[in-house]
Amino acid sequence: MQQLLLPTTSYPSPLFPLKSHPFPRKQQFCLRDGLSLYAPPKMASFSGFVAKSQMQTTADGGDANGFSTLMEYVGKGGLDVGDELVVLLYHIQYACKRIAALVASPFNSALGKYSGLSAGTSGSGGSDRDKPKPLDIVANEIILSSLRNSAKVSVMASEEDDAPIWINDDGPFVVVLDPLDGSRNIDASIPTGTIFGIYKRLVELDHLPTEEKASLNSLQSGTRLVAAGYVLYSSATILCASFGSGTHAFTLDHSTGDFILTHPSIRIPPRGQIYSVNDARYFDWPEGLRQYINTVRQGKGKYPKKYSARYICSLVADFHRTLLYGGLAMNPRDHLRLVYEANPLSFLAEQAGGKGSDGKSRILSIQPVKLHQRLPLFLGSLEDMDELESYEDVQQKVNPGYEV
Ligand SMILES: O=P(O)(O)OC[C@H]1O[C@](O)(COP(=O)(O)O)[C@@H](O)[C@@H]1O
Repeated sequence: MQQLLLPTTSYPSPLFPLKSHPFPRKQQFCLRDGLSLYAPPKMASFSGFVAKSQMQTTADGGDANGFSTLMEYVGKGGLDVGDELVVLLYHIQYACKRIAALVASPFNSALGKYSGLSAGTSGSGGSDRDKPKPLDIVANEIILSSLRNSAKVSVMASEEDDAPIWINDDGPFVVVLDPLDGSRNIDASIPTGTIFGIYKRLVELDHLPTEEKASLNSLQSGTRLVAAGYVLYSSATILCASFGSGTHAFTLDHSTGDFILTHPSIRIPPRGQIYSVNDARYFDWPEGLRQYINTVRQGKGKYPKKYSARYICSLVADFHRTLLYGGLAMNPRDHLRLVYEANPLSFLAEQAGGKGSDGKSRILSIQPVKLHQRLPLFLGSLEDMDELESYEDVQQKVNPGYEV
């Protein structure tokens, strides 16, 4: 039987030698085709509850307490997303647990100083503000090494790299990602996140030169996403994902290292009472957006409630709240990236009954033409999004490149 070992990569910085696995070593479990991974140890994860691996499985993959781990949920007893995707997810969630430990590390403020890592050039060729920080670079390396170890990825396109990286000719998947969104917030311990999208490799492009096929595979339309997700690094570490049948969130149980299903089949309420936007930009907004915000904050919109403002300025955190509470999360200027941010989050929004738009068109239907393409992004509750779009003029054209 072929056996997959746990990823063995270590942080590129000598500050973070990975002497031992940060989470308990896992027991082995088998996938349908004889591949194997390491399954969670059969132990109570917290008082009063046990993960599904300890439980009698019911026909629908549930258990008496309703708890299951991410790996169980996507495996053949649950959603059954396919063995190859299960293996890839295993490696992605492992990388994200390492990033969760990294962002919480007492040493990360010294990372640039002692590791030789300095802020690099922006993959998107943008302003100083967009240049990757040492933590962005380390997070990118952690994910790249996990994707390599998975042997399931042909190409990785990251917001932090100028060009996509070809990994493995036979890898069935293409992964697009923003390894650490909101990293400017880390010094103040404000939540950050990883965003990822997974496509199938376009086998019809296999004959092309590497650079060309890497780029074309990464520029697939969002309608072709096989799966997408984010990991929120906050008071809890949450992995939220969709495989095309609903949006589901899993919370990291630090005692076992497992992501436990805590929010199955999330539905964004059709209306929320929260709008999330950087409204210091009010005077650069177009008339339609100003009118919309002025209307809902006074409770004069179609939903006769006075809306509240919430803006963390960390996309994953603002989106996660919107997914759970409803309302809108937006960035009306050309700032967020179609490939790495807008497409994966729109996929999750739609799978939860919400909407992702650039203010005029459905995000998932926009064909990317450039890897680092930026656009206005509006995400949220169906009825709130429809009302916002009815104001038509909501895309901010003035984009001076703000310093903070
Ligand atoms: O300055 P703005 O327009 O409020 O943008 C804030 C947004 O930019 C981000 O920080 C992403 O930008 P970066 O990819 O440059 O880090 C999001 O997390 C946040 O939602």
